[in-house]
Amino acid sequence: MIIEIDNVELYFKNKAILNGVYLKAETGKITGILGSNGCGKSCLLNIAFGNLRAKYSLIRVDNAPILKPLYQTKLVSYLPQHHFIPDRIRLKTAFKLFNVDWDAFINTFEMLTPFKTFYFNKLSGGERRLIEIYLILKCPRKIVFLDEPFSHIAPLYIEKIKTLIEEEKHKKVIIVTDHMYQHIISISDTIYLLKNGCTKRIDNIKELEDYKYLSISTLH
Ligand SMILES: Nc1ncnc2c1ncn2[C@@H]1O[C@H](COP(=O)(O)OP(=O)(O)OP(=O)(O)O)[C@@H](O)[C@H]1O
Repeated sequence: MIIEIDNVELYFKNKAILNGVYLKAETGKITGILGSNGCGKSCLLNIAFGNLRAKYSLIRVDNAPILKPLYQTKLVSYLPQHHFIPDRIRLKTAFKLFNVDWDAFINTFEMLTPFKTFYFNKLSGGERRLIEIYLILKCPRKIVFLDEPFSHIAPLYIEKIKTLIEEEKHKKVIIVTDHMYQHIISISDTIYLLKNGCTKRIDNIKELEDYKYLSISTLH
């Protein structure tokens, strides 16, 4: 499967946020988006998901234009930056709703075993985030958008999440953005830098310094 996000123009009042975006992502490859604070990464994912309307935008899946919000097609799952599972849902219920296997989860994250019947508001922020990431990644959708999956997560768990993303990419289109650029660089097959409202495909990571996303000599 291939998804293309094309020709996006987004304004808030008269301020242009996005004005020249093209991004292509496909099954088997992880697509990373990098960019500084406020450059429009979350807006772009929201536009692609279908819950933010841009002045113009064109979403194609396997060359066919998607004329309704992508979330209505049941093709996509989306991890927003904020917690999205309500406080008063038990973990086991959430796994059922997302059609995700609890036992497989526990195999990877054994330490969360006791929480099966807990409500979400009994978890720490990081535990809650971890479960949200897992559900979005593992639920049976062909396209996955991940907005900052590594923030607030402990290093060992980040490594586990990276492994899961790399496993899932063989059957899913995965688009991921995060400020932890080393992790994005290490897992991505394709990287786009979002700057001045436009996407630039990065073929050599040194360009991240040339475009002043990173300061000179950050990458050795
Ligand atoms: N509803 C809104 N009304 C007005 N401006 C908005 C709105 N939502 C976002 N913006 C502005 O659009 C710009 C892009 O926001 P966005 O959240 O997409 O940035 P981002 O690249 O995800 O940033 P960060 O990495 O800091 O999360 C920001 O300048 C933000 O202030």
